[in-house]
Amino acid sequence: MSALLDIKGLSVHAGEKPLVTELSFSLGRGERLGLIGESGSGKSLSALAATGLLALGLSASGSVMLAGQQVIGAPENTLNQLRGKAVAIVFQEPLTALDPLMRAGRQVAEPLARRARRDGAPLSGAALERAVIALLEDVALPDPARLARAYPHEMSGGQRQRVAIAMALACRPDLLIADEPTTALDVTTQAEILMLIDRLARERDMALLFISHDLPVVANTVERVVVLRQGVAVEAGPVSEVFAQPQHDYTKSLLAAARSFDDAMGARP
Ligand SMILES: Nc1ncnc2c1ncn2[C@@H]1O[C@H](COP(=O)(O)OP(=O)(O)OP(=O)(O)O)[C@@H](O)[C@H]1O
Repeated sequence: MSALLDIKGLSVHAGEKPLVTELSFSLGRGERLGLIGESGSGKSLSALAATGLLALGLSASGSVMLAGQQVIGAPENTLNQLRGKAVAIVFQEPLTALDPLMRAGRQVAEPLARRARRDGAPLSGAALERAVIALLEDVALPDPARLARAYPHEMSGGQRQRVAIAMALACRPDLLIADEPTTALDVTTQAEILMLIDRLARERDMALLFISHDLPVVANTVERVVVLRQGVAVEAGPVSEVFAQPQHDYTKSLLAAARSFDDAMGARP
């Protein structure tokens, strides 16, 4: 069976400067892959290139097949179709995804209605409202009927991230890309959001591309990892093997740094 996301020889440049070099990996339906590496290693750019969202001034080459469509060089309407259906992204900072001037419920209603139209079963009025509340319940937002009427600034960071996740789910994507989805949150909320993403991906059989510099988080969330360093994949494999027996010095140093942080925090004997 063909992969849901199949990246071959992806390179990203800013002018002459290489930012991602010859990256290749693939992800099947329902699979979970972690992209790890320190800040600036090219994780976000790889995800943006995979969805055709690179900023102006950046260019991508190679091949990115997403749900059987070539992303690189694809016209905007093809990319919009893919983004509304095959893939959705949750970013580190939920305010990136949310409109500050729109109530949460309406922000979720828009992608829900769009997806329903595409599926030939349009939703509106009370039925759309019920679907919004059901989705907000699904992301475990407390008191969804009240928060549906709230503006982003009236919610906590964790609540905003739940709304952003609900918006992503509204498209019913085959692939969810989570780009450091918990980095901006406090530790307790981080754990809740991780469990939420984990549960939703399983329940909906979504593939997950999970981007993080936090190795313990990745270890608990995905099956395979790709380790990026300065835009180059230096190591890849099942998470248990890569973490237990890292082959590359860079992976070893990332793991050592995570362990010494744990030690400093008293998390280990
Ligand atoms: N629009 C841009 N123009 C030029 N360089 C860029 C642009 N966007 C990102 N970069 C550079 O590309 C490199 C990779 O950035 P990227 O955001 O992918 O890193 P990352 O691994 O996701 O890091 P972080 O965890 O900090 O988000 C960085 O050196 C960054 O400065």
